[in-house]
Amino acid sequence: MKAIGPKLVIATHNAGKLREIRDLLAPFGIECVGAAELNLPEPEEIGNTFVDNAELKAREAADLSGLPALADDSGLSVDALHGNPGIFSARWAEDEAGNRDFTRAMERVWQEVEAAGPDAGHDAHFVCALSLAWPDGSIESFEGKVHGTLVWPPRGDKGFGYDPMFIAAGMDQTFAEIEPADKHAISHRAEAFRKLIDALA
Ligand SMILES: O=P(O)(O)OP(=O)(O)OP(=O)(O)OC[C@H]1O[C@@H](n2cnc3c(O)ncnc32)[C@H](O)[C@@H]1O
Ligand SMILES: [Mg+2]
Repeated sequence: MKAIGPKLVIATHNAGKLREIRDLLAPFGIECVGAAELNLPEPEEIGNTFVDNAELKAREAADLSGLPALADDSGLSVDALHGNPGIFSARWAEDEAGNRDFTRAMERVWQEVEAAGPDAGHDAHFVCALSLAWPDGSIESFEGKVHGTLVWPPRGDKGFGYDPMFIAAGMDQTFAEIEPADKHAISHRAEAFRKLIDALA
């Protein structure tokens, strides 16, 4: 695989993701520039899988910037909801005007889990697809996962998105209660990053 330095576009408009991606890339001495800093548009996520959506976001950012671009498409997949919200995780938080509120999204997830009944359980996993696109048209994708369980009410104010209602397997605090470094040790995003870094080595 080709080198990605010295400058890499991080093709996301999500501040929480951007912070985590900068942390995860910090040891590698790569200069990261966010999509918003470059005034890149937010493409419509018309793919049917996490990888499809990560690839379309990375492709567009690489084409428009002329730089290598890294995109992340991720979400929460709940067993009792047959994998939903999944690729619709951001959309479940949106109102008609397109404003996002994850308190509302978490309430919807919990209501639907309750409606599925006690036998459906509370198992869930986060998925992260990372795609790295180069201006010459080449592209590579990597996926990571972390399994866990949903809790109610939401707890903690670190992290972002659905973190306050998710406890990873083997832990007793939510992703919003633990320190970022502890999330990075086990998260879906960190696993996808390990695969990406291995492929670059
Ligand atoms: O598409 P970009 O611009 O990257 O930003 P986004 O927020 O729209 O991101 P996605 O389309 O990938 O939607 C995924 C949603 O899933 C949620 N999500 C992803 N990773 C998460 C994590 O580590 N912890 C909590 N929630 C997460 C989060 O709320 C995201 O908005
Ligand atoms: Mg998005």
